[in-house]
Amino acid sequence: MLSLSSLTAGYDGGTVLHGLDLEIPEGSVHAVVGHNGAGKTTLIHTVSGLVAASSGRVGLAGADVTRQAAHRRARSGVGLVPQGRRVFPGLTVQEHLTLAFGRRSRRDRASAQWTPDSVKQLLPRLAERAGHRGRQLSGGEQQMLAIARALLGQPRLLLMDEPTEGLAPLIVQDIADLIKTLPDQGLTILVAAPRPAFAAEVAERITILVAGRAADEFSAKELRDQPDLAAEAMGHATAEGSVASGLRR
Ligand SMILES: Nc1ncnc2c1ncn2[C@@H]1O[C@H](COP(=O)(O)OP(=O)(O)OP(=O)(O)O)[C@@H](O)[C@H]1O
Repeated sequence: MLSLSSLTAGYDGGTVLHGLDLEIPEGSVHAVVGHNGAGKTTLIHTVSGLVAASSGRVGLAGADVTRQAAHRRARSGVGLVPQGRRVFPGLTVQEHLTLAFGRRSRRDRASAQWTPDSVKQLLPRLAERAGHRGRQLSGGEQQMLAIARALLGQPRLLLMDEPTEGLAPLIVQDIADLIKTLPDQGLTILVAAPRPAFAAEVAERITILVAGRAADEFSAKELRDQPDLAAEAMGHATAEGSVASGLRR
């Protein structure tokens, strides 16, 4: 579904992603784990089209979308749950959902998998809070609203940037449980997470990002059986100041 090859991207200040390769099969969850500043958000934004790739390729369901603008990628099925949730403080939950759904054409809406009603079924807490304004919601409720809003764009690939940031452990578990159900709804997911344990719970495969390079990739089972692997990959690669391939083997 998503295929990145030799992807390089950054800002005026310098290159952040250095020749990243990544394959995410349809219907799977892939996590990218890394310290602050490792380049997780830059990766997510380069896939969504918000940051331009300076070289390399972004492939989506077989099509080369590297030069496609963000709004066109969104229309082709790339959804983004941004870091920090970006909920409007003065709008109610229902207004957020109606607005997000209303951005689709009438024809799209008629055949939509996700509607304001179906996202409220998936996330009953939002149904209970439908009349509450963004500013009245807890962090977990805001996160659920951010996910619901992205689903209303009818994505095939959902990009989630640190969806558990600042949330209490019980809510983190709710978000993990939710993410695990999404592949059954036809979604492929790329999730950025600072914590390897969370990544190993929600994802089949986990890439360790260090200074914009894929330092290593593990299966969830490898990380669950040997939790130190991720910390080693993150720590060693940092200490060496570059990618250490084959660190764990
Ligand atoms: N808009 C920008 N302009 C210039 N540099 C940026 C911009 N956004 C991020 N950077 C730089 O790119 C590097 C990677 O940042 P990025 O936000 O991608 O990392 P991250 O892994 O998502 O970190 P965090 O966990 O703190 O969100 C950092 O050095 C950061 O300062």
